[in-house]
Amino acid sequence: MIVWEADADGCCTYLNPDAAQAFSSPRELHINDWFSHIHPEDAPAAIQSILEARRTRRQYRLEYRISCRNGSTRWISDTGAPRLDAQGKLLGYLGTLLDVTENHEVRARLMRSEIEHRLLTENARDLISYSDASNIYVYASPSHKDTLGYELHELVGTHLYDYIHPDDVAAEPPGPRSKRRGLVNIRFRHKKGHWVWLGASTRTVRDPQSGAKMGIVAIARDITTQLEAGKELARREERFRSLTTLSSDWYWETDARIRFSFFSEGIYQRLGQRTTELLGSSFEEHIADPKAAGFIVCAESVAARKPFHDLIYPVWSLTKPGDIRFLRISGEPFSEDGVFCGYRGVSRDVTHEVRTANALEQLATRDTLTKLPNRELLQRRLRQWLEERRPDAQLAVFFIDLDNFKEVNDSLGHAAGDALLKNIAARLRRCIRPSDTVARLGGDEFVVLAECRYGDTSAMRLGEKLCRALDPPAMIEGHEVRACASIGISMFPQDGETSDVLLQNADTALYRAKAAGGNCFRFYTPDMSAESRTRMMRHAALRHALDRNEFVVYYQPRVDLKTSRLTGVEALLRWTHPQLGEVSPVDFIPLAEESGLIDSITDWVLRRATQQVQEWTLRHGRPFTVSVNLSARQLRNEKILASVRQALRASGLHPGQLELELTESALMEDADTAAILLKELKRHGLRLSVDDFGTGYSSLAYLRRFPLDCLKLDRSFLLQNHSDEVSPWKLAEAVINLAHTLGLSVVAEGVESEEHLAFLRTTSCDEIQGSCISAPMPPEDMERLLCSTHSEQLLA
Ligand SMILES: Nc1nc2c(ncn2[C@@H]2O[C@@H]3COP(=O)(O)O[C@H]4[C@@H](O)[C@H](n5cnc6c(=O)[nH]c(N)nc65)O[C@@H]4COP(=O)(O)O[C@H]3[C@H]2O)c(=O)[nH]1
Repeated sequence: MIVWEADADGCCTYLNPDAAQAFSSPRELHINDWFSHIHPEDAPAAIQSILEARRTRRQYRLEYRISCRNGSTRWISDTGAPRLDAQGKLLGYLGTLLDVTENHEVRARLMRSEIEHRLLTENARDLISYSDASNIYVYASPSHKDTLGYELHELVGTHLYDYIHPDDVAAEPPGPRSKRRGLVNIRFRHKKGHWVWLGASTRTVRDPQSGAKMGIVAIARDITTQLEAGKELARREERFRSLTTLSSDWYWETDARIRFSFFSEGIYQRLGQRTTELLGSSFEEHIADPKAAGFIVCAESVAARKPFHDLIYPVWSLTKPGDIRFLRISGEPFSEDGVFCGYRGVSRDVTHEVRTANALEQLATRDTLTKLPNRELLQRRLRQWLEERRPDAQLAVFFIDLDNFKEVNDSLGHAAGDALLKNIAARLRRCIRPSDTVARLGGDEFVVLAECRYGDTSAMRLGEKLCRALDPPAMIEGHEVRACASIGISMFPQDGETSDVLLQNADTALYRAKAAGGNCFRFYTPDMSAESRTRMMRHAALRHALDRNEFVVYYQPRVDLKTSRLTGVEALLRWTHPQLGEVSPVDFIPLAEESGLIDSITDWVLRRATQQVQEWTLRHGRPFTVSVNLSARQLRNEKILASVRQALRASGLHPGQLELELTESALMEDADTAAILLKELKRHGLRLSVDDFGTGYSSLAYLRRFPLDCLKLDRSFLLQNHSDEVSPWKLAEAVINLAHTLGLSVVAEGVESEEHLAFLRTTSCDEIQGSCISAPMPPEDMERLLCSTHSEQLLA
């Protein structure tokens, strides 16, 4: 501290020794020199105050800054008191200068701190309060208004406990000597009356000397939403727990490496697998079929960090080794703060549902006998192939039909037929690749779909392979059965681009293969379509012809060449369809044979013809024969025996009046079976004739093994030009003679002209039939002929 004295003019007259360092000599100092040291910012006010005090002879006490020689600034407390003489005249001033720089800085810091605290408490969202030792509010931050509705003045002076829920008062933490910060959740009454949950942190302020409680500082925060959220979370967890306990699903989570990190309890109940055994494992470790669509989609979704839903996932059972269980799984990725954490989802054991669905699917899409895909599945696969095909892919559709399945079925019975079909299915399966399809459409129809890398060439190879595979006979119930097949082939893309067209065209080609004699394959060609359309329409129409009475039996007389008398009639079927008109038997009989309708048609012709001829016999008293044509396939089973017996019984016609005409080729096709059947028919007293003789390659001698009565010489003998080098007429004559030596009577067919007649008269031919007598005629015309006297002498 510097003590100074100055005279009335302001010149320094005394300085204490401490001031010696600051000022060289007091006498040199004048008050104006001192003024020059005052900081420019403080100088005007300080100088004015000092001069004013001197003028009015008053004391003064000022604080201001001075600039030191070393450039620093110091705060000075300057006090001055006037010295007056007895008359009150100013003698001078006595004063002190004190360096108060440090005090000043402390004060400034304090002020700053106070401002900061005020700013903090007044702007904080937290509730800051101070209550005294008796819990009376002394201070409450403005945030109390927003959160609790109270103004500061409403709280100050009131008791803290007036606002706290009675049940929570006990929670108010600090004990008498506690210095700890207490954290409590309490309910505080809002000004409007409702309770607000506060999370409060309190601190008891104590007298540093006595330790007596001085008050409580509290910082609190509205935690109502937080508590509600916490409760909601607990409720949700409880709900989730009951859900996973009660439902058939279980919940799972994986870590970021897609390894299971959590399972809800349900998995143990549903799968009998301890979750601990599964923790840390990955999806792949459990998959039972890596080709399963569910697994592939799951793996792709996980790789792309995408969700997946309701995938059927086959897994190995941990409890039953080798057993496969099916799970339905859904999952989605989850992340925290934008960082992928793993997948979570639900699963359910759907083994039972999947197995039931598979069984139903099997039933709906598989042929029960051969277990091959049925028509439905075949079409689905074909459509799928067409949708998913590569741009340059080629496909062959093989339509396969067994050539003699019906005979096997008819002669050996259904069980044998079924065994044969199974045998065929197995052979076809062996011919194809796993990616190809072999299906059974029903009956003896099979279809093979095969991708053909080299188009027709590959298809031809497979066609040959299929024929070769089906050719060897199968042993069915001790019988050697040969079930060769006809195959029609259509190719994608050239023969059609839809499944229906490809199948239809393969079917069309199949008929060509059949027409070519079977046991072969044919590729579809566009010209087949028109032909097949007509055939298909006729097929359908033929099926209804019997029910709709569209058939009529015509009769063509046979006449004894020597006596000119009627010896018999040939029954010839006529079909008139309302739209198609008259259809020739040459066209519809092969259709009837193919479709198997021939048996019922022949049955009808036999009944109608025997009844008609019996009627005529009884009415006109002149018995004559009626000959009915049989198809080749009718010689391969015994159905015809029953039909014949039935017709004779129903009509009452004498068996000797019924003749069955069999073509030469039919007899040769399966000669052994035919011989047995013909012997049986002969045993019933029927007449048997061989029709169209001369068109086949059989020798007369060969025919001796059949019990035949009559030989019908094919009309081509007469219709060909007899001026040729080897005249057919000459041949006919030789045949007639030979037939006679074998004990067969001879009927010449197609006798059209007088010339034919004249020639035949030169031979020993027995009977004639042809337009020179009469074309085949309806029963009414035949009736008229029988009634006329002319019938006695049919040849001029
Ligand atoms: N050019 C010429 N032809 C003559 C003459 N006289 C008769 N015809 C015809 O020659 C065919 C004789 O019958 P098919 O050889 O048994 O040949 C028959 C027979 O194989 C078959 N057919 C007819 N009806 C039946 C039937 O009910 N069952 C079976 N399985 N086949 C039948 O259809 C074939 C054709 O029968 P249709 O058209 O009625 O033809 C008949 C008949 O109309 C003639 O002087 N000149």
